[in-house]
Amino acid sequence: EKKEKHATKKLMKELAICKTLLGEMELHEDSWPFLLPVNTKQFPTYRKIIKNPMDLSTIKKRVHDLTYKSREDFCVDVRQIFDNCEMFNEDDSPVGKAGHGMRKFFELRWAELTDK
Ligand SMILES: Cc1ncccc1N[C@@H](C)c1ccc2c(c1)OCCO2
Repeated sequence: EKKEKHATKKLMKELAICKTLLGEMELHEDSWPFLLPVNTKQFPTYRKIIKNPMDLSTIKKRVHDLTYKSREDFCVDVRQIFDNCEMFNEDDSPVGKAGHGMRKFFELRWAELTDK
């Protein structure tokens, strides 16, 4: 059991990091394209091009539902948002630029929050 308690405590600490980072990303001025799932009626080709849609509201639900078993699982979904963005949007488009800005912000904070 002792090992189990450690694992749970570690996960709780990691989820706190995820919640902090999620909150900061939601407040970031470049987050507007990523707050909700892309509306596939508005962008009919999206589902054809993007195999794993992801957005901040979906991640928020997964954090709260304890879907993530580590901060790495969280990081995979966050990076999926930005990879999808690069796939679908031109780099010099408003959404493309927002995606690059958000990825930069996330990766810097992620590194800062990683135990040195
Ligand atoms: C991240 C992303 N990738 C591809 C397409 C859309 C989006 N985001 C949506 C919210 C979005 C982004 C920009 C918009 C918009 C909706 O609707 C109106 C015009 O501008």
